[in-house]
Amino acid sequence: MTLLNVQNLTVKRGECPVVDRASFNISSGECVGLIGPNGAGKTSLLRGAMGLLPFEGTSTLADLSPRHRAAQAAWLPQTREIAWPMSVERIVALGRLPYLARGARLSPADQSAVDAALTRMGLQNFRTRLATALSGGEQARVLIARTLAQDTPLLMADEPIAGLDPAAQIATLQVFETLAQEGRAALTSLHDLTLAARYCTRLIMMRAGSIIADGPPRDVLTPDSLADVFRLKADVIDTPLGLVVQPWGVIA
Ligand SMILES: Nc1ncnc2c1ncn2[C@@H]1O[C@H](COP(=O)(O)OP(=O)(O)OP(=O)(O)O)[C@@H](O)[C@H]1O
Repeated sequence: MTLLNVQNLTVKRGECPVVDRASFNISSGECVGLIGPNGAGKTSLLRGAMGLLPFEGTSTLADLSPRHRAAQAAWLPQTREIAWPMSVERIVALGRLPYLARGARLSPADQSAVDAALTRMGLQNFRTRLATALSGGEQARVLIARTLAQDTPLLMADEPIAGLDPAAQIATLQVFETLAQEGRAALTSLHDLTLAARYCTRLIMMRAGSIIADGPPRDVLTPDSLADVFRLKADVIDTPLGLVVQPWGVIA
């Protein structure tokens, strides 16, 4: 089932298009990695597709009312700081807001979505801690848990594993992989190309605002594309666990 259809999406910052006529679909069962160098347009594409930036073209999510959109897709922005001095559990429970009548308390179903999200992100022991008193990586995990508590068919995340330790990076992408296996979908920007290859079923590669490749990791991540797009001298090594991208230099 198609969960997101984007056609000819153009996002301008000032006069300049920073996303130029991007088209793609996201279907249930997919974990899609959005890759590209700094400034390629990944954030602009994700925010445009969510309807959070003005755009030309079409996006099925941006057409929805805010409440319907929040029930269809959860959004994790790149900025991770938590400013509100609330408990971790209450921050994660904010993910249930799209389903609550004004002033209503969490139902047992809401509470189990919160509990499941805390468990998925390994935050059970942080439940009562003040979110503002956590480390940067811990706060990032809390905000990922909030998007999981939203329990949507689609999760869109902007660099969700930035600032996480290696184990938390893998655990987070395993959660996304599991969501896809459960019949949901994830679209996430990533800079770690080996993790992208290992946990994504498909990669969309951007350069200078355009989608220049879209397909299985093995087809998208090649020494040529890494040189052309990322200016990287890199080996792409096939291992029993998947592709490993080993950069060894920068093309001047
Ligand atoms: N508020 C803004 N005003 C003007 N230009 C902007 C603004 N935000 C981003 N840009 C420009 O838009 C282009 C795309 O930025 P975007 O943040 O979408 O890239 P990105 O691929 O997500 O980069 P990164 O990997 O560094 O997060 C860049 O050239 C950037 O300089």
